[in-house]
Amino acid sequence: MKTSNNNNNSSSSNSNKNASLSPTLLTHSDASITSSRDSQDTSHLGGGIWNPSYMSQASQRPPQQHSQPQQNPQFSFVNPWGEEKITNSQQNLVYPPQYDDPNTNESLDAYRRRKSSLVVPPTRAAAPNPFEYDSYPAYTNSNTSLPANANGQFSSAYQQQQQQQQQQQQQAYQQSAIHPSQFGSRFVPSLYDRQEFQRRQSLATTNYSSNFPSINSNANQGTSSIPAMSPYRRLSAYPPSTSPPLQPPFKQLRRDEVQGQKLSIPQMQPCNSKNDLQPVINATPKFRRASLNSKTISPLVSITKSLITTYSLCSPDFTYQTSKNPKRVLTKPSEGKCNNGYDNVNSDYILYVNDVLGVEQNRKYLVLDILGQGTFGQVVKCQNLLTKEILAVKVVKSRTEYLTQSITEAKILELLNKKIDPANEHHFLRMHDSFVHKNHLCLVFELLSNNLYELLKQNKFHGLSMQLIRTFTTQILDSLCVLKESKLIHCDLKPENILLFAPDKPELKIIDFGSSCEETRTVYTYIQSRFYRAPEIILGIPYSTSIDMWSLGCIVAELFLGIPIFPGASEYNQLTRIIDTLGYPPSWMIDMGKNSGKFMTKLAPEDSDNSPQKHRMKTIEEFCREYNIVEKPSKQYFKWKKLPDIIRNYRYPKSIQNTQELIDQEMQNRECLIHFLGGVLNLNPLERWTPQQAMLHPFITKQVFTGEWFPPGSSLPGPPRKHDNAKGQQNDNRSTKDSNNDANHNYVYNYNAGGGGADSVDISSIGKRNVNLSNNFSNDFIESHSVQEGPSSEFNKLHIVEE
Ligand SMILES: Nc1ncnc2c1ncn2[C@@H]1O[C@H](COP(=O)(O)OP(=O)(O)OP(=O)(O)O)[C@@H](O)[C@H]1O
Repeated sequence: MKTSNNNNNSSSSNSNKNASLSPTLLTHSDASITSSRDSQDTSHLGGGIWNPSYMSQASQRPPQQHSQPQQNPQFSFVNPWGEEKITNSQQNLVYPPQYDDPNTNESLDAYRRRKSSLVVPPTRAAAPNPFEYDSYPAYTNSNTSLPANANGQFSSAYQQQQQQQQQQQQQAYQQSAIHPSQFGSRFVPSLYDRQEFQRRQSLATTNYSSNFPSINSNANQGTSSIPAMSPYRRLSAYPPSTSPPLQPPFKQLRRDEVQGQKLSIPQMQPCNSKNDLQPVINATPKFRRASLNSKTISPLVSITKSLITTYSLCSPDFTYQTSKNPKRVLTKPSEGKCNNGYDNVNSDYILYVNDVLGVEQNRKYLVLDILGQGTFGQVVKCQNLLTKEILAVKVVKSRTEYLTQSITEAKILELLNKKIDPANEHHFLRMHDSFVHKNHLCLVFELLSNNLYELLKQNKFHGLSMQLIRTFTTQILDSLCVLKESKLIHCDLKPENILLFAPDKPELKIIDFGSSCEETRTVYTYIQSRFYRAPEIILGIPYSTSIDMWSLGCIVAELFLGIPIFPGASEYNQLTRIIDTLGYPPSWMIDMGKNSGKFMTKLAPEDSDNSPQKHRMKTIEEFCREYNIVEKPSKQYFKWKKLPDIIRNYRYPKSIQNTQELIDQEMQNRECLIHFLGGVLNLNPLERWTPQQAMLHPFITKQVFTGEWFPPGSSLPGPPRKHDNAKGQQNDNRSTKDSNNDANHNYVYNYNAGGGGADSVDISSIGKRNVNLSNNFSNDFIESHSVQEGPSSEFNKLHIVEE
């Protein structure tokens, strides 16, 4: 369906979909797509998985802050497993803020990775068993009695012990490079080597705000009281303990001592010989996290797949129901304005994640995410609640004009899927179901991957490799052959409407038949997205399936160049660009076009005498003055103006830049592509190649290209026959000379011309189609056009949407 500026919409909403085609196939700058994809993935993980909310404050900290230890930490790592069990008696701790080893230049990323319990470094200690946590005596010395009494006050023995600890701490500091402040107020000298320290730090720690008075200070004052509640949610599943608060390093030590056995912690070993590669299988550590059925599970699983179980283990109060998840709104704007508040101001249904579309038992679709947004509605990723199949559902706007047109789309897809291509061989989107939900027609499609615009975007708008362009073009031509045989016109072919079937396969599907029509019912005159709009549509003459071939030419050029070849900012600008690149359309088209007078003016007789042209484009000043509008000057995207020059001078892929042989091969391919585009981007729709003809071109068949090629059934270059101008001559009072001029225009194609006048590079004559066929076609045009002209007012409105 038609869009104006939906690139952003569709692309952004689809940014989570990855195209992972083979880099060698993909691109002129092969590496870029991979790297951009990687970087995208990384950021995605960083935001969604690797940086969960309980780490977010830490992640916001600017890198330089890591280089200095902090006494009053602003950033907290709230451990969801309750390893640092938060009991009332523990909450006054000023925990060590963050570990920073001043002797290393560790990057922020590396720091976060190491701190994250998701990435398990080889030297990481086994996680503590939370079940055993409270059953042990409370301090590093197993003989130590409970330091706090029932009122939460600390015994004098405990205070003495603390003072001793502080003295030991001072001594250790004198022997160590690391300042004890990094560990908090207490520490044990034996723990004070760097490796040990690092290992311990792999245990998640909980930092508390300095607003909470430290238990130390309370102890020193001898006025310890029950600490205030933690600002964090209590995650521990275990009964509150009267144990004294312990810092993580002590905790580990305590466990080791209490167990009476040292934990065997895998260490990095130098690998000097083959024998060193023998795997050492360590016994499953005792303190592995458990699942609900008491099996041990890895830390990774416990915080990913089994997160809900993990939370449940941590807190018996924890409950989780999908239905209670906050619903993320997918539609913008999201204020309910129409349809009893179900729709926004644009008549789009306001969609939320976890909404269910449809009511019938086997037709309920759970909304998962948005895939794209277009003129006609929104496309969302859904799951069929019964079959569990993941699909794409197009939720059409509730306005009548969109509904009517979408019914046409559904009918055409049904025809294609059931009658024309039942075996699913010709790259048409498959439609599974359709139903109405809250006054919105919902069309259920197979779920596809990225569209070609997104693929180019991922490739940083560099062109794709010749091989991939050929693969894609062949598939699109195959679809167009079938459409032509069925006398159907797609009417909105563009990269956004060509989707990869899967992210890792160069297989395409054509979507969006919402503007499609039968060739005998070309009711609407204002169709196709502007960049891909055929000249006959711009000029306003009858059209046929050949408008899809024009769009195909524009798409193929874009796949090569990475950006649209005719990125017109307005219809006037669009036509200007086409003419600058390919030359003028034949006079009969201009004479016949309803809109020609808007953009063109007749040449004065004295000028036209020496020129093959009878018309010229109005200058931008003339156009603006006449229509009282402001047209910006055409922005030049390519250094060269003519199509062959643009293609020939496009930069080489990096991979071939230093190899002459590969450059020669590339140039041969480019000449072949130029010739192919010449036949497809013929301004004259009657001479433009059909998909069947284009399929036989050496660019597609990979036959050796000799510099000349004519499709079977076409006439060889030569003087035009009179009926070449077809029905255009009905209204054409041109002299024989005019015809000859047209003839020159059409037939003089100087293949090797490198940027002379418009005529010398006019490629409109390459491989002329069978003339009789063209003639009949033209008759068909005129008849259907004259009968069916006069679009409904509804669709007039619809068309205004685009420009
Ligand atoms: N089956 C599908 N699988 C995955 N994504 C899809 C599917 N169908 C559509 N999309 C995405 O949704 C976007 C819009 O779809 P579509 O073109 O059908 O809507 P539209 O309203 O007709 O758009 P337009 O404005 O182009 O007419 C597409 O560009 C594509 O990115």
